[in-house]
Amino acid sequence: KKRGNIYLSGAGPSAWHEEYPVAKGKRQSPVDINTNKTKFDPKLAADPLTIRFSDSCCQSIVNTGISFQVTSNGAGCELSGGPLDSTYQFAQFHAHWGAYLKTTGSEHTVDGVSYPAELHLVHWNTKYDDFKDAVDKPDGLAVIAVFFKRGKEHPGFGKIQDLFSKIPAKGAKVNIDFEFNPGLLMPPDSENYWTYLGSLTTPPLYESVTWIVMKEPLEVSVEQIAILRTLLWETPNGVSQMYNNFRPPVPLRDRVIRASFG
Ligand SMILES: COc1ccc([C@H]2OC(=S)NC2=O)c(OC)c1
Ligand SMILES: [Zn+2]
Repeated sequence: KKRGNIYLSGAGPSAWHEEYPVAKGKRQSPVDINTNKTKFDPKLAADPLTIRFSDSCCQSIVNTGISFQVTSNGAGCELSGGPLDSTYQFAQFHAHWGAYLKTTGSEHTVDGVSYPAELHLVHWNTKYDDFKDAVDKPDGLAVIAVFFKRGKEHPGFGKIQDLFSKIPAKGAKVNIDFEFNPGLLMPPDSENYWTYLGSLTTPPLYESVTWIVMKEPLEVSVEQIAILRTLLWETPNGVSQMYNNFRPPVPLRDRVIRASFG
């Protein structure tokens, strides 16, 4: 059945549990990161997170109907160490963002504070055959979250945004015929992060994600935040600008968020 826009149809995220009971599960995402309750874990620094990206790993960009998605064959792009007991391969990155000049937009919050957008760099555990096999396993995915904050322009991200006009509607896809290293989208300091066990933040909400949330945001210009909304999506009132494609934080339940830094 035509489900339409999962954020704008019916009551939105607060109604997802009706079709996806796991929405009220024990390890859902996103969450608020209360920095008074995070726990420094020296083991995370002892086995440093190793983030490897390459210039040749991004093949195409598609409008998924709820975000843009840069898709990768993962060549030379692997994640290991830190909280991970296995090697994870890069699959795609996308983002979630808010409305014009609003501060909301990110999915995770820090001490109750939102950022205007949040980037997700998605990796799957290579102990499984492929992303589809990994996506619903408890240790199946590792997602690096990078907060965007308004500041100086980020020319690298601008190269990806230049493609938005070519993918105006859901399902539209174009090849990326230039080298783009997703490492450009990591904040200057990617040593300091929080990690916890969580889930996909949209249906099917699988509880399969080891989250790695970078403490330091990435600066992009106010115009670049605005350009995110030039992507289009279907709404109950017809096609319009894509924004507020984020799930608000859900209860942490019986979890502790670990910090890689003291
Ligand atoms: C089937 O594959 C999916 C489905 C949903 C998500 C959502 O969960 C997070 S996290 N961001 C999202 O948009 C996904 O992301 C890795 C992958
Ligand atoms: Zn996401």
